[in-house]
Amino acid sequence: MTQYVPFKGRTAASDCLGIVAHRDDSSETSWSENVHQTRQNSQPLHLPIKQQWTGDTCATELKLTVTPPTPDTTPDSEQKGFSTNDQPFHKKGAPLGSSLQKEMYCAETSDSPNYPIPRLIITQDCSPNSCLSFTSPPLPETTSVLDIPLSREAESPCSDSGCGGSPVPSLFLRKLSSSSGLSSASSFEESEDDFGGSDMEPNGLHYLLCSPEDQGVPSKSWKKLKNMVHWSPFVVSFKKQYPWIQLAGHAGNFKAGEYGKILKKFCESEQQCLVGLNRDILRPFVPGYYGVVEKEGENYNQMEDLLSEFDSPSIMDCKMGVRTYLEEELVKAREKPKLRKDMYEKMIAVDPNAPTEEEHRQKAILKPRYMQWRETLSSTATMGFRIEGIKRADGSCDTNFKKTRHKEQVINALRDFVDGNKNILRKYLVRLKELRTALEKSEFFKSHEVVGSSLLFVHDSSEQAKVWMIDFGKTVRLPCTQMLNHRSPWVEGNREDGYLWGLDNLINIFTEMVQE
Ligand SMILES: O=P(O)(O)O[C@H]1[C@H](O)[C@@H](OP(=O)(O)O)[C@H](OP(=O)(O)O)[C@@H](OP(=O)(O)O)[C@H]1O
Ligand SMILES: Nc1ncnc2c1ncn2[C@@H]1O[C@H](COP(=O)(O)OP(=O)(O)O)[C@@H](O)[C@H]1O
Repeated sequence: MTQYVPFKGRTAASDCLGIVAHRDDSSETSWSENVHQTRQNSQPLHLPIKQQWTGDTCATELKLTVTPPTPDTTPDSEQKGFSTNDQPFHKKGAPLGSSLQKEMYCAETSDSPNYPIPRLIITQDCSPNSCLSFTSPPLPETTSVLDIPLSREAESPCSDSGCGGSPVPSLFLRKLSSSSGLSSASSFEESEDDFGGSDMEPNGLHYLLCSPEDQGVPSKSWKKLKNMVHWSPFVVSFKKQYPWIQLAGHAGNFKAGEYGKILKKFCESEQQCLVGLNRDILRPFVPGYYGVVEKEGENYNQMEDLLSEFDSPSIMDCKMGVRTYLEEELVKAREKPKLRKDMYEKMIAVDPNAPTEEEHRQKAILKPRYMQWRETLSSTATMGFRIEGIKRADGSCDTNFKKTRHKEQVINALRDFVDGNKNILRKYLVRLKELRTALEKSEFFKSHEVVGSSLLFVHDSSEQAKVWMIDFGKTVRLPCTQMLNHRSPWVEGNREDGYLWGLDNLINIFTEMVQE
């Protein structure tokens, strides 16, 4: 079967409601001012997430009134909640040079409820440990195989979902990690002919495996075939017999590339990041980038498959940072709020009591609200990272970490991931410290807001263990004058992402585990 899962495709029923913002107390205090005041006057804010959305705790917070759209007079683009000014929000996978299309998933309510705009959550209750100094990895040559000009303009995140969201015919096909989304869609659709697509865990967890192993072919077989790629003229016909696993992220986003390479739906800002990172001191810690490839009329960024040097690898995806949405997304959500039914569904699948009364009534929520809820439910808000998914060597896979928040829970998950192997833990620790040293020196890192990016941990039975940075779809270049330290607490406007703070915490946890 060769079929795309439409990526952020629009449903016919997604016509939008016009939404007008007003203050519920006529105060002149803006949302961000309010947050800054809160920050100045007190310690980091740790309000229960639900409380922050009910409006009970903040007299000056903004409210939205949802009103029906003016029929037929609004230009289509506006009805869809975007204009040409929405440039920063690129659709993931949009063909090169295509006009932007902003899609959303809007609530179809016709009444006019008040809808609270999110107050910002400020968390970060412990300070990072001091950094250990390690020898930095060998500096890459600044030359690159690539010849793609780097824009000096602010980069555009690939997510269009900050405000518009991402409707799909099936809500459950999009996100591999969706707790309710047991997707059988392979993200390597094209390759299904070669090695089938997906698997589903009996415990409700799911993953995608694109290898003969997953169809009952013993692992030795693919290993043999893999070797043949190097040594035999027959290899070409077998090159797709290559195991590849997408542990998290959006379904339909990846395809098999050439041997040792994968294709990810084209996103211009991600491309710029990959190019920039491949010229930076961070080069050893990111996938190699091999330019844009066109397949069946779609453009893809071709990058190194980080699994290629491993045998039956164990894999873990850890999303870094204290914040998983861009500041731009908040601005958008304020200016053109879009109610997301899919996110409401995902929320109640995890906790039916999480939505406010208003949200239950609307059966929809705003994206920042959902993202903040996910952050506080997991260890993102309290530790600056969260586990998204783990695939073990035996093929079992777990993406059920939405409520993994406390240190002990994280440690248990990590212990299970490395199967108690301290050699592997030690290697990960060394690599994480090397990464931190490189990050602290990196020109790229200090000049970018890095949101939604993950660390991909990979090891195998030979005790080879490595970590790479992946997913730069929401990594945004800062204005020339601005720099981040990635450890300061975030307040809206400072664009801090807590990436290094999260890495510090991760390193501390690995250190503790090694010393156990
Ligand atoms: O993990 P769950 O709870 O399913 O929530 C997902 C993740 O946060 C995605 O981030 P990532 O891609 O880093 O995994 C995010 O994509 P964005 O990166 O586009 O923000 C999705 O937003 P939408 O794409 O708007 O649904 C959101 O629904
Ligand atoms: N270069 C890579 N090599 C191997 N696996 C990768 C690579 N990039 C991504 N993956 C796999 O795909 C998953 C999703 O990747 P990501 O870039 O986060 O996608 P999305 O932008 O859809 O969130 C990761 O968790 C990992 O399992």
